[in-house]
Amino acid sequence: MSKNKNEGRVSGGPSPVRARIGRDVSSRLEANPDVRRAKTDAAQMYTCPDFLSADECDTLIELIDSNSRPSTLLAVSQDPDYRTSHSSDLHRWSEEILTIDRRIADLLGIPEENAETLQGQRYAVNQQFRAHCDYFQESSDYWPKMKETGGQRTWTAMAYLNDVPEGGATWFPRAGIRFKPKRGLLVVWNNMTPDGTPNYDTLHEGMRVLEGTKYIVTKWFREGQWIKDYIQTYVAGGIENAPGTD
Ligand SMILES: O=C(O)CCC(=O)C(=O)O
Ligand SMILES: [Fe+2]
Repeated sequence: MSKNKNEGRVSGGPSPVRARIGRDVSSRLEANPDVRRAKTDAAQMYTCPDFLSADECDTLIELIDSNSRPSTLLAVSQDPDYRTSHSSDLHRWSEEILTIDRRIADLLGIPEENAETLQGQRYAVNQQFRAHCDYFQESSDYWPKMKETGGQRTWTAMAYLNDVPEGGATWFPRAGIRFKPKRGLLVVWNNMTPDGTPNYDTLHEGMRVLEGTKYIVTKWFREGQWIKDYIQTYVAGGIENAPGTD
């Protein structure tokens, strides 16, 4: 019998729920004239140029600059150079973020409650995010907690907020595809194979920035509800908060 190419790389098998999400989202994206399928058969991967306006990109850059901390990893890495960027958990209930969050969720057709809070990232020269997969390892110590908070990460949506003079591409070495940062461009991919198994071919890397600063926002969608008790609190000027989201 041939060896599974993912052996040792992926914990988690086929799943009808994740397979259905993959089918629903990809058919919705394929019906959208603004969306293009990326040229790879290794994963379901799409792009949407100019998804964010220049003004939206500027607003997000300002928010990231005003509120960031060194990026972290779920699993411990021996390599201090693994993820050297700064991250920013953007305030989900602010009007600017809510509008963008909803647009991304609507593009994919996944309930907004399944998505984690939009995360901003900034990379200075020499900073990078080494090769990783966005799905969770189901044999890991952190999995029981993730399972309770919406389960596996299915789709990723990532937008570039600026053009980067040199470096900083997002590289998928196994899928053989590389995206150069372009202001407003949204890249979307399914971290699962069509039968719902975590797809090791989605391995990707935020390559080292060689010149300038790179800003992105990323949104990870879970298979189930990430937000529990979705109760919006309306206050003067907008929605202030909902319990259980941090
Ligand atoms: O910086 C990039 O291009 C990739 C970021 C990434 O992989 C992530 O946020 O999960
Ligand atoms: Fe990633």
